[in-house]
Amino acid sequence: MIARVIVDVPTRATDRPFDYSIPAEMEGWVEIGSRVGVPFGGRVLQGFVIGIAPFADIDVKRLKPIAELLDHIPPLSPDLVELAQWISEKYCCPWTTALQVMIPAALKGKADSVVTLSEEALEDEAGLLLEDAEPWFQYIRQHGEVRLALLQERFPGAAAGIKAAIQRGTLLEEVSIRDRLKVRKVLTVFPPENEAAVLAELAASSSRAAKQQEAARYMLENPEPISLAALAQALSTTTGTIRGAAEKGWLSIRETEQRRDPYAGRGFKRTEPLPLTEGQQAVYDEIAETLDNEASRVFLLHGVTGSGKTEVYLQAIARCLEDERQAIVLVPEIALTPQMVERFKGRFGDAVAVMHSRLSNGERYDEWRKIREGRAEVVVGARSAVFAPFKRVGLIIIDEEHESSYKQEESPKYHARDVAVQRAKQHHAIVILGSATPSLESFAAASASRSQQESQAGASSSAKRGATLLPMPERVAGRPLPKVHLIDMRDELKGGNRSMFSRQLHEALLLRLERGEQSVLLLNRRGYSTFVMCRSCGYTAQCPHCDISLTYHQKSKVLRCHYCGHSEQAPEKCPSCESEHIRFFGTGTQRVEEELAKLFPGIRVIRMDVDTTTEKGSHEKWLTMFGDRQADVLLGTQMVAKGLDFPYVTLVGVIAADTSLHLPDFRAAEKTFQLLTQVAGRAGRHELPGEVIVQTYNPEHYAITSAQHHDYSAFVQEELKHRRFMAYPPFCRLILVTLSHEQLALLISEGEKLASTLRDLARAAGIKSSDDGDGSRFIDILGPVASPIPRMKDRYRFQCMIKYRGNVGAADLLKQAISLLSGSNGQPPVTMSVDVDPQVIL
Ligand SMILES: Nc1ncnc2c1ncn2[C@@H]1O[C@H](COP(=O)(O)OP(=O)(O)OP(=O)(O)O)[C@@H](O)[C@H]1O
Ligand SMILES: [Zn+2]
Ligand SMILES: [Zn+2]
Repeated sequence: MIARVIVDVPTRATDRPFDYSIPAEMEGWVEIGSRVGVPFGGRVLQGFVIGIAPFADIDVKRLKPIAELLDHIPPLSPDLVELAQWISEKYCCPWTTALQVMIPAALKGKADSVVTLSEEALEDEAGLLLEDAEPWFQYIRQHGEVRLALLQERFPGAAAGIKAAIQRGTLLEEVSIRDRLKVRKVLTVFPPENEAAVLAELAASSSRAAKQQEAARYMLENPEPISLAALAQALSTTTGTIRGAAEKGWLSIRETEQRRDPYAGRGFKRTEPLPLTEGQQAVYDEIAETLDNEASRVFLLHGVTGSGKTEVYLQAIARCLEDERQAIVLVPEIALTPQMVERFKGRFGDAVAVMHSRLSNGERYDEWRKIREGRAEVVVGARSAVFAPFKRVGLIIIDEEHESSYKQEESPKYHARDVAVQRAKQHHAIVILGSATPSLESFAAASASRSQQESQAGASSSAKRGATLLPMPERVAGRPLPKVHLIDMRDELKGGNRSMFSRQLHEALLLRLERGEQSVLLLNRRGYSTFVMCRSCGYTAQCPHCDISLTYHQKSKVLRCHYCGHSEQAPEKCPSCESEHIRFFGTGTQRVEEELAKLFPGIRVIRMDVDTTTEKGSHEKWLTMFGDRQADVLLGTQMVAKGLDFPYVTLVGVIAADTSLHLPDFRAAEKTFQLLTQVAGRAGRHELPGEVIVQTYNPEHYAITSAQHHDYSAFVQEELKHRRFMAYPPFCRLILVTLSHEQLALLISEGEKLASTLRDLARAAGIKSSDDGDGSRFIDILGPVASPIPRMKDRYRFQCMIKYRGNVGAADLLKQAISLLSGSNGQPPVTMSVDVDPQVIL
């Protein structure tokens, strides 16, 4: 047998499987998903086995054997290997990069596994187990704990049997990873094996060694194993004393693996399913029915803020678990607060694994193993949890599906939403995309599938491709959405108020202080200081060709468009009203905090922004403090806008709604609408009614007025018009190619070559080069133009944008073009980085 191996060299030239022979002693151990060390170009490199085949593609004599097996139980399953291939094709990244992102960082070195008998096997004295006839099993019985590497050596041909025993749970696998990270071992005290003998001995022994006797008695009375350190502390003695007792045989001390549980010792109050509201019930029923049918389907759960989406998730998960299938819950990194975790741990207890970036490598590794070994059935995590190594996925939930943090910004630049849909297909699982403000892409997909359903009744196969819309338009218990007031800051300026607080917001804050209620203040800091705006009339500089804001370059005093490269001199006076109050815009949270202290002496403010939340656990600390009403105001950037559910928050203030509106990004209006709607949704979620004050220079902009009226569909209608007119997603798709090099001249000429090669290839394939607005397929190559960040780490950067619609094979064309530009080493002369469906264009 031979193994097809993807070696861990992330270049285009090596991005294909290489064949290796499987040495006899590894036969049966090497599987799809195994990590191996293989000779490659004179070195031994790490790689993943992605296929096993009877024959090699190359001459058998040239075939080299696998040098090393890095873990005995493969870290990846065949379905994940397949998913990695899909990612590498869809996102134009090397296969190895996609494979590597699926395993925890801790698992990079060689793993050493030890197996022991499970409790059940230990108790089986009659020898009734399936495995009892096996010599290797007897060997483990004799030795208690055996390294898998040793079993492999001693019992050739036993691989399948041993793996099956691990699967069944007769054997327990414990892994330690050499070099990188040690599984934490602790010395644990156990009661003596022969209790009666020890009791007799203790009774006969003199009063000498009283402390040792006390330890022995303690273990006889409390036979639960306890760590050596903890026992010493409990008995106020030294570990030496207890070791002494062990030497006498009065108790025993063994090394055991300690699993890191970041939430250990924190009692999560158990919650019971709530009786669902009518709206929740309708949605739940449809989900439950599809779950029972084991059909793969995508639902878009469009529920307003406070409509009780989480309860629907929880009950859908419960249904999924009943069927012995597992559930993955993705939440934005920023929302992975204890509040969120608590809701899931509260309902499902220890069956919940948690994965987010603030865990240490060791903690993350332990959570991953908890999933792989079937000790967890639900994972709540940030985007990479979509790769959780569950065996039977039944349900994948993506909460706040519109969040851009589901897109990974470094390679592999995957979008967790699209990966989730693909993974669900593999498992016949369902996907629930939940949001109060769905992304236009998801909403358009759901509407398209609905109109398809309506127009061709019975054509279920085409309907399945889109998403099914599940609306929840009302808050639970008939609570109203908060009233939103818009304050025109131009009027404030005219009225002589130069402060960052309007008179209305000032008064509203004062009222909350008097009443002892709480306020959330949002400073929209995206796009801080990058665009030019007139403070008198609200004018902003736009690109004449692209319908997006121009970016201000302070050094050169030039305004530039990042899509088409258009540039112009920054104006001194407002071109619209001639005012001189034209300037680039932005305020920092620190300044707001100072201002608050000045205006409201004694006010207690918690500031949450990148500066105050870098420390581990700081997020949590601030939110707990706020929840305990130790502060009057929670002031922050985007991170205060999401997912929070505090009963005493009755006021939400938005200091400047516009900063994100004029970013040079076609999603600027969408992002602004989402942010305002989300933050407004923090107010009045419980008994006390809420109020929202939004300060803006653009009170008539549809993103702001729609948010004011909680009117998602008004926003979508208007926004879709713009997107259609400018041919932006969801009416087309984008691929962004960023080229970089130290030499500017080379970069420009390669950029032009790339663009012209792409155009030639498209023409040869007979694809139209421009959109004629009829919805037919086209591919348009924009650029090259300088990137928004034109130089980074002494490298110049240029970019090409590929706009396309329909099945044009854009990723393939791009791959072809890049390989045509590549030299004999398989690489193009300048670095090319590809971002498919880019979220951040800045
Ligand atoms: N069936 C129910 N009966 C009573 N209370 C409920 C019910 N369902 C949810 N709630 C409560 O309603 C509040 C809002 O629910 P939840 O936080 O799930 O809303 P959401 O839709 O996720 O909102 P957001 O999008 O703003 O996060 C919570 O306090 C929740 O406990
Ligand atoms: Zn003006
Ligand atoms: Zn432009």
